[in-house]
Amino acid sequence: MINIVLFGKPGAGKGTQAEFLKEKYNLTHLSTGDIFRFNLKNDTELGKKARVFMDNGELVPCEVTTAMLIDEVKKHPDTAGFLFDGYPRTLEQAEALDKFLPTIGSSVTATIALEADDEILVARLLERGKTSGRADDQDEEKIRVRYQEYNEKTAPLIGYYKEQNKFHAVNGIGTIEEITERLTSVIDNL
Ligand SMILES: Nc1ncnc2c1ncn2[C@@H]1O[C@H](COP(=O)(O)OP(=O)(O)O)[C@@H](O)[C@H]1O
Repeated sequence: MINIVLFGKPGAGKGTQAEFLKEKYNLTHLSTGDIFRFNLKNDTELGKKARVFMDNGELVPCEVTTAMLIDEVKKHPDTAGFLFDGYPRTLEQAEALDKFLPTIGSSVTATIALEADDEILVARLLERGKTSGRADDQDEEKIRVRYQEYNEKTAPLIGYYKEQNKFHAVNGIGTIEEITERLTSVIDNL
């Protein structure tokens, strides 16, 4: 089983690249953002728990997110592997994942970060907000909160995975194809 964690700031292109990578490597794509948005739209219990946090650009509490992620993983017992997109986003979540995966005989294979300057990313998000209907992309203040959350809570994961020799970074600026190429060359050399 190969488990890839796609890592990057909001707007870095994780979702776009995940679409290509899941096909190429036959992986199950789990985007916590997409799963939360589905639950919000359908007004489920989970959606109700997540809404306030998401609307403010804040992270949803760890226990809610982790329970949801584990449920999703368990729905795919026969998969060739997972492409985690948006999880883990805190040290607590990374530790939870490292505790859970061995219970299904697996582990994180590698973490790949898509890197880009904040200025470019904020512009991308505002552009996406014009068409995506995502409230959190239409408001600079909420985007700012998401970057703060990233810097405070998610950035420390870089050190966590570096210590395990599982951290790789690719330049996230270029055409979609160029970036897919960079990611596949990392995965093919794992
Ligand atoms: N692993 C997570 N832990 C906590 N909250 C999360 C997680 N993944 C997604 N969320 C919630 O869903 C929102 C949107 O997620 P996502 O689409 O991945 O965001 P972005 O485009 O900002 O990277 C986040 O701002 C957060 O509220």
